[in-house]
Amino acid sequence: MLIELEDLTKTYGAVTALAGLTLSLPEGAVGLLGPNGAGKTTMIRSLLGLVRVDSGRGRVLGMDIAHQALEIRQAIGFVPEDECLFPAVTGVQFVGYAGELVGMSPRDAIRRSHEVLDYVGLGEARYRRVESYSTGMKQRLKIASGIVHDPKLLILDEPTNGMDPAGREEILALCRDLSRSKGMNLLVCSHLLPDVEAVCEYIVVIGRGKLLAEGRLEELKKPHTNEYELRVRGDHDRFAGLLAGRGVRAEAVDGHLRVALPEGAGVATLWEAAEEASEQIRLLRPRRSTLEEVFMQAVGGAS
Ligand SMILES: Nc1ncnc2c1ncn2[C@@H]1O[C@H](COP(=O)(O)OP(=O)(O)OP(=O)(O)O)[C@@H](O)[C@H]1O
Repeated sequence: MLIELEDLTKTYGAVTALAGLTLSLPEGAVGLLGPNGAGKTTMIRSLLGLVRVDSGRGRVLGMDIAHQALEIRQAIGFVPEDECLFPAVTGVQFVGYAGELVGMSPRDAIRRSHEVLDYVGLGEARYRRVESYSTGMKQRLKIASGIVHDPKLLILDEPTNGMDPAGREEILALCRDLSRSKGMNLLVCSHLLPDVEAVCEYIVVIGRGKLLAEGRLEELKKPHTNEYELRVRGDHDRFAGLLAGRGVRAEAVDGHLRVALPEGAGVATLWEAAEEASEQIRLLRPRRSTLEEVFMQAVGGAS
């Protein structure tokens, strides 16, 4: 198991940030979701040994969060949301310092700094001062710092915040490569559900300091009875009109039609409508919940 938490509780005065959080996350790329104030940051900080929990137990990569905080920090990389860069150093120095902070010798840290800067695509900017980097470059620099010691687990807090679409796609591609090609475990905390979906195969949703839902993304996205996704060769609006005549609700969503058959009807209704309209069905599959629906259902169930 990547992370196991049992009845973890943390209060800040009158505020309960973690309220008996129990979960068990497998290795791989895990998305950590939850509304504002759910306790995500507190959970991450307790994994890193940066906050002392009031009660409960936790293990990260088999190590005890109460007694092995230092070992855990050496085995984990952390990419925080805030900028956390100090000026007047070059990229290669910055990543080198990060390596020394987790116990690497200065010589090894600099050697690895060059390697990881090449890997994240900052090879040419390595001797530039970090304050001159763009937002996307700063984000890649933070990732380079987080992986300088080749951690078994990389925790990323809102990794695409404030980025333009191209920069965001680059960061997501980097995360996917770390997970799929390098075999690094990831815990990705993000409010952007499409980003989580682009990287993670396992999801955990927390709210008010408690577990609300967890599971493999494909299993959480359940098929809806009698609802399908459909694409035709011709005009979707025209076909939706035809379906409406047969009592089938259809709405255009992301380049396809989302259809809901009336009680008792089968997919034959769709094929008949297509034949009548001399239309070709190019795609027909059961509709599954989106991650947004999974999230809203989990969060809604808590209130
Ligand atoms: N140092 C602190 N002192 C007092 N209250 C805190 C502190 N840190 C967090 N809290 C409170 O604990 C609760 C959980 O906060 P936390 O930051 O862990 O949630 P989060 O899920 O990360 O939220 P967000 O998505 O808004 O970052 C919130 O009510 C927050 O106000």
